[in-house]
Amino acid sequence: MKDPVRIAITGAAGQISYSLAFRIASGDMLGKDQPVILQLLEITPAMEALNGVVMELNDCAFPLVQDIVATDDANVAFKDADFALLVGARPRGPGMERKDLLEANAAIFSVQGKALNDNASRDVKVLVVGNPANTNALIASCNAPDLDPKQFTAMTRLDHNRALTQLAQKTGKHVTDVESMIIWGNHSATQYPDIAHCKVAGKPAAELVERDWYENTFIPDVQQRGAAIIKARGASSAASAASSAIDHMRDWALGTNGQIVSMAIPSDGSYGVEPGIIYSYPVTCEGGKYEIVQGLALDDFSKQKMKATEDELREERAAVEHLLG
Ligand SMILES: NC(=O)C1=CN([C@@H]2O[C@H](COP(=O)(O)OP(=O)(O)OC[C@H]3O[C@@H](n4cnc5c(N)ncnc54)[C@H](O)[C@@H]3O)[C@@H](O)[C@H]2O)C=CC1
Ligand SMILES: O=C([O-])CC(=O)C(=O)O
Repeated sequence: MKDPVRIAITGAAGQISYSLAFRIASGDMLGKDQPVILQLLEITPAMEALNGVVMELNDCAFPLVQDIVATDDANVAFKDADFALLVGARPRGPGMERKDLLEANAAIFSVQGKALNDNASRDVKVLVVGNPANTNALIASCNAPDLDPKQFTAMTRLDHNRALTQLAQKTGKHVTDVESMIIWGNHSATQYPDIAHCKVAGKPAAELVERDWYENTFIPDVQQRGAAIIKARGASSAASAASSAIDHMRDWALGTNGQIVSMAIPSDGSYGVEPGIIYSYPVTCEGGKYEIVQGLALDDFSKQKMKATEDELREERAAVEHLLG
């Protein structure tokens, strides 16, 4: 039997966590042989609702769950955490862009960055889901000077997975036939879903679909999928966001076997992107580490799209300069 790992989830009484916590508890993230201790954080007014979630987790009698901690104190929630999924933040409503949440949510991530710095395992892997996810991850990282910035990531895996399905459906193939999808940049309407390096059942994707569909349907549909879900459901994506968070953490921890996935990570200047901002790149993962895929050829269309989303991230960073520690 492996030693249990500690997994902190914030916003644990919210809608994403209502799927996320149960799937992690059942072994979907780290495997059916990995015991877990769940450390659940909520704000004080939501503690009663969180208690209900804990009751339900207990009622599932999950074999892998060794303990459940429910708290409104970030220092307790992050104590010795090996993984931290920062979900707790206000979601957007109809007509809002994710960066409209910057002011409402940014303060949460400076406090939680400090609490991670002071309490988490020195090897903690942090995934920020709460929007605007990239800049929130930057705020958390800047407030955690004793942790390596590379330990702070943000989620663009949902965009990546959305893009896989759109392309698979268009080409009449299955998602597992699609390789080397890339989401560049911000988890926002400026993100650049890039199929230039993508293959579908071994054939270059760009040769299988019309350029007009790619530029005028695929890209905007992936960029706007979150808004489409809000319009349809009256609430933002929850189960799909939880599923992608699990994909992100599982791949980071257990590896991708050479497959390319998209993760928003601190830029090291690769592809000319401003160092330090949390930018989504194509990566492969092995041995608990991710590495940016280097040497991809970029045409002018790609360069221009990558620059637009980088510019937005620089603007978001400037807007929260006072929270960057
Ligand atoms: N990166 C991505 O791909 C996606 C990100 N999101 C974002 O995830 C976030 C959460 O979404 P939902 O679960 O639908 O929202 P929700 O409103 O259902 O749940 C959020 C929970 O966070 C809690 N919370 C607020 N401040 C907190 C704090 N300081 N510490 C701990 N908990 C706190 C709230 O009490 C609430 O229970 C939103 O910002 C949403 O926009 C949603 C979908 C995809
Ligand atoms: O769109 C939103 O606000 C929620 C989200 O990030 C997504 O579904 O991609």
